[in-house]
Amino acid sequence: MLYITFVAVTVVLCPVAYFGFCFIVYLYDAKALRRFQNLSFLSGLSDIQWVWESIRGRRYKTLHMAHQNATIVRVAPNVLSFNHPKAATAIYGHGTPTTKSPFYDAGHGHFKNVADTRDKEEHSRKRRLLATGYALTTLLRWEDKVASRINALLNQYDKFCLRLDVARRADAIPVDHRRWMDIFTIDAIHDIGLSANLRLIEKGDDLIEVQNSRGQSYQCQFRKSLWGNLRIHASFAWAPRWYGLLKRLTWWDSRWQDNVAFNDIVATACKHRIQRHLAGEKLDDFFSFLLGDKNGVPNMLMLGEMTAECSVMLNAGSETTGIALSNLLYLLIVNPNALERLRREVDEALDGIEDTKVAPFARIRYLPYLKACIDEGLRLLPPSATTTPRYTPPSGQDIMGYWIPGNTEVLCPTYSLQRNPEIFSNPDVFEPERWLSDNAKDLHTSFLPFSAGPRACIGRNITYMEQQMLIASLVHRYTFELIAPDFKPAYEEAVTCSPGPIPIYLFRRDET
Ligand code: HEM
Repeated sequence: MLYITFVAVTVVLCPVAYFGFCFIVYLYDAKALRRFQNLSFLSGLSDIQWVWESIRGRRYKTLHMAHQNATIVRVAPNVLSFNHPKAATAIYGHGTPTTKSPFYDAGHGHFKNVADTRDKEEHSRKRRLLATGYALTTLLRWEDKVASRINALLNQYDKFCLRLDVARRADAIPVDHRRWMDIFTIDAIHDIGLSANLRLIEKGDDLIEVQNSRGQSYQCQFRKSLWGNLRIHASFAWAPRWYGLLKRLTWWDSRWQDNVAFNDIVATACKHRIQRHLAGEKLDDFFSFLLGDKNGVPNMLMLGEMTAECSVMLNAGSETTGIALSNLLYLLIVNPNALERLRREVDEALDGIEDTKVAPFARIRYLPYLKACIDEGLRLLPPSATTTPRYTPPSGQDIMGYWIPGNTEVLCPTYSLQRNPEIFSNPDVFEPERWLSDNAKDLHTSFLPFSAGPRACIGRNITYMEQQMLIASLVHRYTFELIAPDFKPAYEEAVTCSPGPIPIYLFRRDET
């Protein structure tokens, strides 16, 4: 009885004591953050609301609604969100005094990768090391790798094609474009990054053989492992101090198993690549730049650091582009005028080539409307909708004329900024033409799909090449239909904001 009473009192008293303490801190308001609008009544008191929005996977939506009434929103006791281009420059721009926030510390082992490290010097060292590998001139050497994966994808898509003149629908099989875009990018980044030919596209599946830390082999699905890992991680990383405890309390959640599986995928891929190197194979891929510089001088990185860099490459290099490619084709299908204009531009560029199945990069690289469509897709549905938090320097920082004290977490929500009506006319409409207009240059200050400044995406050349080549090849070869005219993908946010299945019907243009 005594034991039950003790447990009951503790269960009641702990939350009361916690919120009582939070309320005192809120009233004391040492950082003067009470002047900003709250996301909800809880936001000034505790991280709970923000973590809850992350668990629900709709952080960007809730925040977007809050920003309809306020430019600055306090989303948690120590977190401010700014929906303004001036804030974007102050928070992310070159010369910013901000650093990455403790969000990036959550759940890490000994080695951090270029994306997660918060230390400016360590980041500069890593960025210098990786710069040549990610440079466009290097990437051009790997065009064949991308082309080979596009060719394999088109072979698969051909099998799904329907004939316009045949009665259909009841037994017609749609293609889940979303799933195939992930499989395409997973295959492509393994080849670009590690010279690994997984041939997942040919198999039509993302099942991979991996080894656990005890050397036992097992099979796991890349997409499920990565997504489960990202989903559970992003839910709790907004409360980094509580991350370890929350992980222990949710030990039963199978997504922690996905986290282990994704780490095994990366470690296995990295180990295979090193074995091939030790066997004397000369491979031309991103990993070769981790092993040594362009003159062949070894970098002498530890295995842990190389594995960490492979982890971000396989993660950021597949998920983000898979999302962008899925979103863009969906947006083109529901905007037939834009699709027609794009198709005319691509057809013209490919005119006169013998084999037009895979669009050669040199032919489509500078097509203005193709680039405008890609940018408009990234504006309207940015793969990274909110997750780029920064920390103000200990001495504090001026953001948009407000003095923000030191060690405050600050961010610009990409989704809201890129739909800010003061900057983008018809913000919710897909209008690639805006990127070809006279004021396009001004719009770029509020275009942050890759973030900005020293911590901006290092992989943007890769994603543009993949998107340009694949979208050009798709619109040139096929016409498309959604399974229902009013179909809309469902979105769920982890670190990225990912659409669910996008089932479409395909038709070969040369057969219609
Ligand atoms: C549409 C595609 C992509 C989008 C929207 C995107 C977006 C972003 C964003 C927003 C950041 C900043 C993250 C932060 O501040 O925490 C970032 C960083 C990064 N991205 Fe991407 N990315 C894309 C494709 C890629 C690809 C293809 C790769 C590599 C193969 C890649 C590798 C990286 C790396 C390594 C960083 C960390 C850079 C640093 O901190 O110096 N990304 N990306």
